[in-house]
Amino acid sequence: MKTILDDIIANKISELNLKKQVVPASQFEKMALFHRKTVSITSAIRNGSGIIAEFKRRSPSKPAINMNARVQNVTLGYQEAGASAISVLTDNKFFGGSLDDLLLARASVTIPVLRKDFIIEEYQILEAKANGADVILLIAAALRKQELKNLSKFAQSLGLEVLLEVHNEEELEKSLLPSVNLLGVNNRNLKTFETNINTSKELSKRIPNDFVRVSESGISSPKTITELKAYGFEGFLIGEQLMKTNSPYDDTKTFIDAIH
Ligand SMILES: O=C(O)c1ccccc1NCC(=O)[C@H](O)[C@H](O)COP(=O)(O)O
Repeated sequence: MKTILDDIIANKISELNLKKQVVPASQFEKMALFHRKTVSITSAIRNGSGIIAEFKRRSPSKPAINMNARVQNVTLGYQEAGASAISVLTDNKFFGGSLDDLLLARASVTIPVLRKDFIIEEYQILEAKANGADVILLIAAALRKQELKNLSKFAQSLGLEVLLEVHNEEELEKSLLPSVNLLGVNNRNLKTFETNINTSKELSKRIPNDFVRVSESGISSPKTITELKAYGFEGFLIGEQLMKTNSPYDDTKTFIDAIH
């Protein structure tokens, strides 16, 4: 059965084919941000709240979360409220994001910024660096082991850290690579869109201690974070819960202040 991920990747392949004709990869090295020294998300998570607060207008599972939000206000609010890092969705068709969102987030905050997209080629990693990212996401369900190896090594060679996302044991098996910094467990089943925090709890036993453990999706209360910490999770990627409000600073601060 075809999943939403299959549709997203098929669209990404055609987008990239067009894009590469307009902006050749050689252009990225000429951009000022390409030469910026990146900030470590691993250190930021370990020395802070662990919250990776996501800028997300809409998604395949929620067609409208916050369509009028301004990247600058939201990301600065997240930083001031105590987030360790920011995640910015740059996919346009399925999430309403863009590279401009990434650039605006970069200009608004000093904490690490994750480019959240569906990366299948080195071109997108160069593009992420040139637009201010400190860390990229790779998705095990979308890539073969050799691709995960090559892309993660390439990202690290540019000074970027790598968050590799898995959803089950089989995906985790192929993801335990030395060129990966953070292992993310996505609690969202991309076939049904259901989220279940037990996915993180169950997979945690199989994640070696060398990786920073990140739990992603469906986190809606500080209590869940306390539970996940008992399973060794240090990073918590939260989108909808923080985006659905009109006051990202106040609500994120209340949320972060309530984590013990
Ligand atoms: O969010 C979706 O509907 C979605 C669908 C298909 C692929 C990826 C999707 N989400 C990307 C994410 O990883 C989440 O935005 C992120 O983990 C935050 O999740 P949440 O806190 O549940 O908004």
